[in-house]
Amino acid sequence: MTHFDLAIIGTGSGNSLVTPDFDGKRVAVIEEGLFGGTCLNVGCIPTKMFVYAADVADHVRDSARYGIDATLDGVRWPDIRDRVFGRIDPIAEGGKDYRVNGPNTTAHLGHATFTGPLSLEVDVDGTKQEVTADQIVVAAGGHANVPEVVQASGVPFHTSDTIMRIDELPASMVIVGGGFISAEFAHVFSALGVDVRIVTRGPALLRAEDAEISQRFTEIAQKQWEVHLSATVETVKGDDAGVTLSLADGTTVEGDILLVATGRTPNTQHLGVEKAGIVTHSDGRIKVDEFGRTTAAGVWSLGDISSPYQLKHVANHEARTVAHNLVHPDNLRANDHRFVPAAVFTHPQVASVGLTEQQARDAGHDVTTKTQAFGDVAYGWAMEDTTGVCKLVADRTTGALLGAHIMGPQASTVIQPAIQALSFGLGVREMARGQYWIHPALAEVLENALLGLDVPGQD
Ligand SMILES: Cc1cc2nc3c(=O)[nH]c(=O)nc-3n(C[C@H](O)[C@H](O)[C@H](O)COP(=O)(O)OP(=O)(O)OC[C@H]3O[C@@H](n4cnc5c(N)ncnc54)[C@H](O)[C@@H]3O)c2cc1C
Ligand SMILES: NC(=O)c1ccc[n+]([C@@H]2O[C@H](COP(=O)([O-])OP(=O)(O)OC[C@H]3O[C@@H](n4cnc5c(N)ncnc54)[C@H](O)[C@@H]3O)[C@@H](O)[C@H]2O)c1
Repeated sequence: MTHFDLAIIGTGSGNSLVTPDFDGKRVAVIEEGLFGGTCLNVGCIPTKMFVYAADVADHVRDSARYGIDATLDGVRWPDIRDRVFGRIDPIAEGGKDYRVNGPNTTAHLGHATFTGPLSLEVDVDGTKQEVTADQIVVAAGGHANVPEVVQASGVPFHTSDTIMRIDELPASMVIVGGGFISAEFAHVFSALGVDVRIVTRGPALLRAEDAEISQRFTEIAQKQWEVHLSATVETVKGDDAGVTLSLADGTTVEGDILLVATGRTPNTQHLGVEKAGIVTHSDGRIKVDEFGRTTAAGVWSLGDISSPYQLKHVANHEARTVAHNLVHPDNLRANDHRFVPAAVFTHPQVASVGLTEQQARDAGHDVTTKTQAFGDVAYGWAMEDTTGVCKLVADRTTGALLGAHIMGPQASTVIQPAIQALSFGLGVREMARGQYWIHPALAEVLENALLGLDVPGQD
């Protein structure tokens, strides 16, 4: 039995909890998989490196619109893949080495299970290591859901964990799911020349977005990819040479490989949470209060395993909160989940923050909206953009900005002033008139949308 001041399960955002406050103290870092967690190894970072390559391929294809004649001569998948992992894998290895050999941490490279309050057993290649600690942080993330119909079929399939490391590009790919991961990989693989077929059970793609954005995105997606909406997969057949999905409406969808992107589930299933007195929500997430405390004394949780948001910037925020609270028990900080933004790095990009129009109506606001086209502003003309829009939702009576929903080039960056305005309580008028907007930058689409809102003081 080894006792620690702090034990951390999971090295994603959990890895950042080893702050200078723990210098000279004993910290156990427990990791069963890739060191550095999802974002670094199989999530945000590699996907966006692939997205960048995909964007470059699209730019080459589109260049004639600007009077530049260029042809896409080829796509070297192994080089694209190896650029990504040649960069990432050494970072993960270095991070592991630092925890194994660095100061004041002991790395336990295996699966942790609670055996009781503040006590764990870590299975390292069949050897059981007992770990107890004054405080434990559960930052064990989540994993990809795989629908029963796929699992039971025995047909080979990929998830986001494996698809980025395939040996060669297939001619075609079936993606089950219509959310973030589906939209991002559909863009990546189609831009690199793969024929993409999406099968999703919802009536539109990106359904968590404002309905107008989801609808507009779905229409664009249907021009880029084969999209099967409101689909129920009844059977999955195939082997390494190809897959065939039969849908309830009689349609069959074929492809060389299958990618499953149907949501992610918190990793509480094999964690023994009940033995530690840790209560979970019905969806498997660990229950935490605003300070990150679980229902078990001395046990904290953060990130995908407990958060209502499966996003890296939220996991990082919660890690900063917990890092502070671990060493300041009399001065606890609360997580701030008021205005959590998100972006989908697909084609075109989609970004959002705050209330959708429907949520604002449901909350009883006197709702006014403005949808401004990227093509209405000078930089949008420069780009020859025809589909980008910036939709703002505001309260007509108070002039408060309630939400921003952007689809178009660099939406993930263009939205940032709206995130700032919501976070710091800037109203529409203050935001539009109280600062300069650089001309003729793309952000003018946000400025013009603000100016177009029907709120007090716009004249
Ligand atoms: C394909 C993909 C793309 C994404 N892109 C973005 C993006 O662009 N932007 C964004 O904000 N978010 C993105 N996300 C979400 C983001 O990656 C996650 O929200 C974030 O990484 C969660 O961090 P975490 O620290 O909570 O968990 P993780 O990073 O998942 O870390 C948990 C760690 O715990 C380990 N573990 C689990 N159980 C145990 C156990 N019992 N014992 C020992 N170790 C255990 C796991 O091996 C893992 O390494 C993406 C996710 C995916 C899958
Ligand atoms: N850019 C980013 O920030 C980013 C990128 C990737 C992932 N993520 C995070 O990871 C999470 C998981 O991503 P995701 O795309 O797997 O989940 P998601 O919740 O975004 O989408 C899941 C999709 O699968 C569909 N679906 C579910 N079960 C199905 C079934 N049996 N048959 C057909 N369709 C089915 C749903 O209707 C939905 O369209 C996201 O919610 C997000 O929080 C973030």
